[in-house]
Amino acid sequence: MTVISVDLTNAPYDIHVRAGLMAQAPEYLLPYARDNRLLVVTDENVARAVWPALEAALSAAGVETAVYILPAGEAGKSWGELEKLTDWMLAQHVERSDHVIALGGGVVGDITGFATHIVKRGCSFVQIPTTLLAQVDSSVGGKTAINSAAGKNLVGAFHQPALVLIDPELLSTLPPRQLAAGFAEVVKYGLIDDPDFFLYCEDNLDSFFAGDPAIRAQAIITSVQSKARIVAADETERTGTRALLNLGHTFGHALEADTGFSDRLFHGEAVAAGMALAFRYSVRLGLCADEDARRVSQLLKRAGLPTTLSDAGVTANGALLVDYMRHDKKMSGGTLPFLLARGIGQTFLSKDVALDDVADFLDDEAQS
Ligand SMILES: NC(=O)c1ccc[n+]([C@@H]2O[C@H](COP(=O)([O-])OP(=O)(O)OC[C@H]3O[C@@H](n4cnc5c(N)ncnc54)[C@H](O)[C@@H]3O)[C@@H](O)[C@H]2O)c1
Ligand SMILES: O=C(O)C(=O)C[C@@H](O)[C@H](O)[C@H](O)COP(=O)(O)O
Ligand SMILES: [Zn+2]
Repeated sequence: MTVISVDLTNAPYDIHVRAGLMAQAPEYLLPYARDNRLLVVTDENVARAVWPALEAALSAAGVETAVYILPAGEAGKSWGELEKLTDWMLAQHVERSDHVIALGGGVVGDITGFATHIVKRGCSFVQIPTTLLAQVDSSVGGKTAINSAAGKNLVGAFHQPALVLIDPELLSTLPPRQLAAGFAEVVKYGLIDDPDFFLYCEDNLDSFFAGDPAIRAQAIITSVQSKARIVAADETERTGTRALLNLGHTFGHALEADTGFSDRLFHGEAVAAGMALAFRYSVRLGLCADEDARRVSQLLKRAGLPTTLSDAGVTANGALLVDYMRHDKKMSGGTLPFLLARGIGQTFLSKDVALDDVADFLDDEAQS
């Protein structure tokens, strides 16, 4: 068992990682059951693939459950779904001291976290992430949100979970395209500040996708350690440290908007293309060696991920993509701080990027 702590002053919490951990889930969850009863939020695929075994284990341990099932996919992170979920929680007479279990990918975690933040002015939640993306990224750090008509994650709150339980074996039922999408956020940690981990990803990509348990566990643990360290340094993204986790996301969120927040382009796929674009843009600005940008694209391509606008199925011109970016939460005083790189493992936040220049770059990308 690996236990990683998120060292926050107000509400520190632990992340437990172990293959097969779900067998022990009742032990971990029992303390959160009020009158031996738990509220669980999941989605329709996880309800089929993961929930039956957990429900049986909880029931054997004498824990009764009430389950709310969201539609699968990004559409689950909407105002309409938030209203239905909060109504359900209220109908279940959730109390402020209760802990709702978020069992699923980033969509389930993000909306459940936000719902628990606002219902009765705040109750708690436990994350049991079931996708690679959620295990290495979204279940940790307390960014919770829904999408709005104007864009990605625009209505939300920082609300930390009380506990995170990660069982890499849950990934056995995850569709391969979703596994690859999650791998983009794994690679991100190498690109931010850990060149050795990037090398690890290059060297072990084939074993990772073949399902090697040791390689998968190591990749998840290293990712979670990075995320926990960065979140603890800047919980609410005030100093610029946490913004590093947004590498590839300013481009990525614009690509997601252009593809309608749909199955046409998953979040992790948009982040992959976004990171490749951020590296090529850094090369264009003379900040980064071309060889590094090539290595980034090569690794992402090996994982089956998109690295260009055309791979991502994006047809919008640069001006429209930049318009989407104007909704970015990093926008400050009319300018958009941008995540750029001086090389692999050398990401930094630049305040010198002109959005008109980004639009020209994207138009050139569309031609190449
Ligand atoms: N809060 C954060 O810090 C943070 C970080 C990264 C991403 N996100 C958000 O997370 C979301 C993406 O998360 P995601 O990639 O997990 O997508 P997701 O939650 O949509 O899950 C992907 C798909 O896999 C299915 N699934 C989940 N677990 C499964 C399993 N074990 N077996 C079979 N199918 C399974 C789901 O039903 C869904 O169809 C985006 O909305 C993104 O904005 C948030
Ligand atoms: O935890 C963070 O901080 C991140 O930026 C992680 C990202 O992978 C994640 O997609 C996040 O939800 C994006 O945040 P946003 O503030 O750009 O909506
Ligand atoms: Zn992300």
